[in-house]
Amino acid sequence: MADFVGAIDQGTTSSRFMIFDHDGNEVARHQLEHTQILPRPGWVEHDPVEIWERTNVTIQTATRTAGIAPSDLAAIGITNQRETTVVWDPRTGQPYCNAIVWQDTRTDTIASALERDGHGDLIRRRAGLPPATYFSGGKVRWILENVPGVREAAERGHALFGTTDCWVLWNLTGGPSGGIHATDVTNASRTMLMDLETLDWDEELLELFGIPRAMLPKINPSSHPEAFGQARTTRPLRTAVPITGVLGDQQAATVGQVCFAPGEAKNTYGTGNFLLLNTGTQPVRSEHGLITTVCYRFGDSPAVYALEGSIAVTGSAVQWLRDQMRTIRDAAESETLALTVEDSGGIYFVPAFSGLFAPYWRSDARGAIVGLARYHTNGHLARATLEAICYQSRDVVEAMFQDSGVHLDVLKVDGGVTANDLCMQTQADILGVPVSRPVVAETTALGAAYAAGLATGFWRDTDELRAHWHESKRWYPRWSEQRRAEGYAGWQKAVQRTLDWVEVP
Ligand SMILES: Nc1ncnc2c1ncn2[C@@H]1O[C@H](COP(=O)(O)OP(=O)(O)O)[C@@H](O)[C@H]1O
Ligand SMILES: O=P(O)(O)OC[C@H](O)CO
Repeated sequence: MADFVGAIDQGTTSSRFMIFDHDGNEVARHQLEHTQILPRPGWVEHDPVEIWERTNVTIQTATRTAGIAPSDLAAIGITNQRETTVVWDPRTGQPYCNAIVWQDTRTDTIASALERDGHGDLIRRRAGLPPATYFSGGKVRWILENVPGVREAAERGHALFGTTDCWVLWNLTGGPSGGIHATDVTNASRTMLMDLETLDWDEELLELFGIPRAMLPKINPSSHPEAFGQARTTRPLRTAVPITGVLGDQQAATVGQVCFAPGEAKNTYGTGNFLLLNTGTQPVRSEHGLITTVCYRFGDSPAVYALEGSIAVTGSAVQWLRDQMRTIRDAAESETLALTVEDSGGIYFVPAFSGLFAPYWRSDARGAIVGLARYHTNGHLARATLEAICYQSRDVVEAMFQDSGVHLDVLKVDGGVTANDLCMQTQADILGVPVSRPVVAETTALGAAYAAGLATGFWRDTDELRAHWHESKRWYPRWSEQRRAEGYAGWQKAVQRTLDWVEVP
C-alpha cells in the first residue's frame, strides 16, 4: 500500500516537491529557485521551460533522497503561484513568450481602460475581482495583442493558456503527446474570466477580453479522483501516479491550515502576503477592497468561497534589501540588522513596487521611504521593511473585519517570512492580536497533498486533517494601545504619500 502523498509547489521564487506521510508530517523535500526576469520597470517574467525542468528535478531528487519509490505515492497534488500566465504551442510544447508574472504591471492600460469604459462593475459582479494588472485575463490579452503570431495561432487552436499549475500538469501528463489541459476552480477564479456562481468561463467576459475559448483549460474541482489524469512521463517518475489535487497556493495554504469552517482565516507571508477568510458556500462581495475568490471545491461538493486580502510586496521587499540595496546577504539577516536599532526611528517604507493591491487597488502608487533624517541607518530601514509587512497585513485585517464582522482572536500564519521572529512579534504588536504558527509551516504543499489525498481516500475527511494541526509558536502583543494607534496612523499617512505617483493612461 502507498504510504505517502506528494505535492508540487510551483511558487513565485522557487519550485519544490514535498512528500508527506499519513499524519501530515514532512518526509522529504527538494527545492530549486528559478530566474526572476526583470526586463523593464514594472515587468516581471519567468521562463516556463526553466520552471518545468526544475520542477522535474525536484520530483526526482526528493523521491530519490527519501528512498521512496513512485509506487509508494498514493497521489500527487499540484499547487502554484496564481495568475502567472503561460501561453504555449501544444504541438511543440514551446511557450510563445516568457510567463507574465502576477506582479507584472504592463497591463495597466488594459485594466484602466476596462474601468474607464464602464466594464468594472461587470467584472466585479461576475468574477468577484476589480480590473487590475494582477489577474490573468489582461495578461492573456496582452500576449494576444503583442506577441507576433499568437492571435492567429490561438484562432487555429495552436495556442493554449494556463497558469503554472496547468502548465506543469500538461507537461507531467504527457506534454505534446496527450498532456491534459485542465486547471481547477481556485486558479480559474483568478482570471477575471470565470463566473463565480456557475464556476465556468463566462462568454461575456471572454468577449470583453477578446480571448478565444479554445485557448482555455477545462475547469475541474480542486480535488478529484480522475479529472487530472496521471503523471505518465518517463521523466520524472517512470510510473503512473494519479494527480488528484490542484489548487492555487493561497487556497492550498488555507486548506493546509485546516480553515474548513466559515470565519476561519490564515495569513501567508511569502513573496507577497495573502490573507484568506473562509466564508462558506456563498460568495461574499467586498465593500472594502478585498476580493472574492473560490477557496476550494472538493469533488462534487459545493464550492467554498473566501474573502482575500492580497498584498503584492512583503517577502520580496526583503529580497530587494538583499539583491538591489545589498544591505543584507540573506533574508534572515533582515532580523539581525533590524535588531541593531530599537525601532524604526519614525520612518515608514511603503513597498508599492507593483502599485498597491488590497485594500487600495492603486496601480498609480509607487514605493516610498518617508520620514528620513540624517540619523537613520540601514538598521532602521530593515525594521521599517519588516513593519511594512505587518502594517500591510493590518490594512487587510481591518478591511476583513469591516466586510465580514469577523474579529480574529488569533491570526494563523505560515510562509517563508514567518521564520523571522522579530517580524512575527511586530505583527502581534501592530495588530493587537496573538499570532500563531503551526508545526508544519509548509502549509501550501501540505494543502495540495490534502486535496490530493482526500480524493483517493488516503485521508477520510476534513475532521481527520484537523487533528494533524499543532501549534509550534505563538507571539503575544506587547505594545501599548497608544503606540499601536500612533504607529498605524503614521502608516496610513505614509501610504497617502505613495498614491498618484505614476500616470496611468
Ligand atoms: N528569515 C526571514 N526574514 C524575512 N524574510 C524572509 C526570511 N526567510 C525568507 N524570507 C522571505 O520569504 C520569501 C520566501 O518565502 P516562501 O514562502 O518560500 O515564498 P514563495 O512561496 O512566495 O516563493 C522571500 O521573499 C524571502 O525574502
Ligand atoms: O508564490 P507565492 O507564495 O508568492 O504566491 C503568489 C500568489 O499566489 C499570487 O497570487
